[in-house]
Amino acid sequence: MTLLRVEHVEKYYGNGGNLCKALDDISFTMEQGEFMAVMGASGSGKTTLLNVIATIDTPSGGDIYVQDENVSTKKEEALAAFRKQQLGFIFQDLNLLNTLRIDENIALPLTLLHYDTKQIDEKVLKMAQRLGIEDVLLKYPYEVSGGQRQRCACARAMIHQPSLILADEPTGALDSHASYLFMEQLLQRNTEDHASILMVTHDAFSASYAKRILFLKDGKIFNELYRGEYSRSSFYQKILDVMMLLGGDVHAIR
Ligand SMILES: Nc1ncnc2c1ncn2[C@@H]1O[C@H](COP(=O)(O)OP(=O)(O)OP(=O)(O)O)[C@@H](O)[C@H]1O
Repeated sequence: MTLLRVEHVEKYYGNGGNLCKALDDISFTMEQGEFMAVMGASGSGKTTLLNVIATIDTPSGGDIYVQDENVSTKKEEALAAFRKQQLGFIFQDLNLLNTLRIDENIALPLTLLHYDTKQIDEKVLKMAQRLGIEDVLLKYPYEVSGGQRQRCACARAMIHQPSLILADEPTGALDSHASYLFMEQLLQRNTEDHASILMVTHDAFSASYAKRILFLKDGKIFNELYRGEYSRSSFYQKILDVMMLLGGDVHAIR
């Protein structure tokens, strides 16, 4: 079943001689349960694409459908409800609230959706156990490791079982071991819970966990790579090959 349809999406910044086409006629679809990555050099439009899908930013043209609903035409109130119910977010800087404990941070989407306290406690504990952070639930974000914070952000993005999880450079601030652990967790959520994930990354290692990769160049889709029957390490090599073709950013590969 198709979860996401992006149709001829454009995003311009500025005007006249200063016009920047951040997204230039982007179209693709994503199936329910897919794990997709978006790659491309700095400035190629990755975050802009994620932001227009997240309805944080509005496209200059084109349409975006999530489960056959056109989110590009929704009014602000409907958009807020859509974001709350249907989307989960993981950002590089995580956006954890330092004034809330880890359990309260994870519970936020459920609190916003008015779940009762007992349900929230049960769901938070279950999710924390699956991600191996049950021992730090009563600590504050600044009292736990970077990897534990990342897993907290992952738990918060998934706790309300959103239709689509959007991740922007989720391993950007992690060392290679923590990145590995985090990507294994994300993959498990995809394979075991059938979470649909769209992840922006510079990192070929993280991208090799996806089943399909869109490469952007100057706001357009430059290439698309499917993992198919490849092992993760062969897929990783393929990704490096496309990155070489794209030019730039190769230094960013671990
Ligand atoms: N608010 C804005 N105002 C003007 N131009 C913008 C704005 N946001 C992004 N851009 C421009 O749009 C283009 C795409 O930016 P975007 O942040 O989507 O790239 P990116 O691929 O995510 O880059 P990076 O990997 O460096 O985060 C860039 O040329 C950028 O300078």
